[in-house]
Amino acid sequence: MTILNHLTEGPESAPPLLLGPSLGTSYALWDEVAPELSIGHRVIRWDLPGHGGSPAHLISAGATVGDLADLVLALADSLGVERFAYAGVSLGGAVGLHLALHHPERVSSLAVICSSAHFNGAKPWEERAALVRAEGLAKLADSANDRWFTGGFTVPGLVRDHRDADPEAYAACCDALAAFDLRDGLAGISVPTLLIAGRDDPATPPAHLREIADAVPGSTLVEIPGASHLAPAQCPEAVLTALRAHLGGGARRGMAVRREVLGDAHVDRAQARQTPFTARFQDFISRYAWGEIWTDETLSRRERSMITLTALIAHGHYEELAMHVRAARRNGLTPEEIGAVLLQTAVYCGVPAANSAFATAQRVLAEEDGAGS
Ligand SMILES: O=C(O)CCC(=O)CC(=O)O
Repeated sequence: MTILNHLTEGPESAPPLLLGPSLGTSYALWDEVAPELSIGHRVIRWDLPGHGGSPAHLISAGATVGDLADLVLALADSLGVERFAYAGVSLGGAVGLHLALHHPERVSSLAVICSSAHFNGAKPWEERAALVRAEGLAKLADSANDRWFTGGFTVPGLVRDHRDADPEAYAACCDALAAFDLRDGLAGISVPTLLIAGRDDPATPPAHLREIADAVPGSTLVEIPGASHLAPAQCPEAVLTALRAHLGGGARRGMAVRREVLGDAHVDRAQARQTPFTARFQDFISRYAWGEIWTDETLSRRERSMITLTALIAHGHYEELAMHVRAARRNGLTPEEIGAVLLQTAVYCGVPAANSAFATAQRVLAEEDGAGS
């Protein structure tokens, strides 16, 4: 089966993030945003059928947003991606809403940008589809700047993509917009959801995003001043800031990993000791050390423990070492393996450092042994 044209960026082991485009554009819509997001994600941005590099035959007249969602799932399957974060603009956002409602097991989080749960009924899209089927896209592309951007802003490449899209595929996407109305399903969306509205978006004004925010439990709404319909192209920094905060979920995810590695008792004690003076530092640790580094699956937790033990010994942090000997046991290192790591530090960190480390580790392992017996 032919799949959607796409571009993959970022480490293969990072959490996958799929980015969907709007009608008439291509994955170049994400040019100013995707490279930044790919620092912490395996970003996969895709083209609509007949747009950018995707074959037009993937869609036909009378298509639905569900059909496009199936193509996105087929793309994810082809890349071995089971579960992914999703962000989409306009029609791409509608695809995200459909996925979150009908395939929640595949979607870890959703960001809906300059989009809607309905696109003002069927009529305008039926008319546009008929126009494009009759006359092609050149005339419509001439007005793209007014529909997509504010104040003389443009992205020539996106306007070119609009002009070059396949008219039949573009019209079929209009058919999908005409038939789309997910308002009744919004309350059933349970994945963490972010809505981003362009304050000056004539196609899907902020009221459309507000309607989704009011209905999707626990969702967040961000409104971007100065943005029209293609906010990621016109206001990439604002979109990035909102997406980073949404996707990071760093503190929450970090706290979960911190508990798995250090144990509930330790984390509860640290939390109880937290004061307004230390709160920002604790948050930093949870988000950065645990939410970004320890969650990165490039290295296993066993490997991360070995590295951490070595670094702590090298710097003489013996209190932290005790904590990380316990963590190393929780991450699956045997006492013999911990001993082998410490022995190696005698070579690279010095015998006195390893001497102190052996004393600390011996005490901790004996305590653990006592607690276990
Ligand atoms: O190009 C436009 O006029 C906006 C079309 C729209 O609202 C659907 C989309 O951008 O995907």
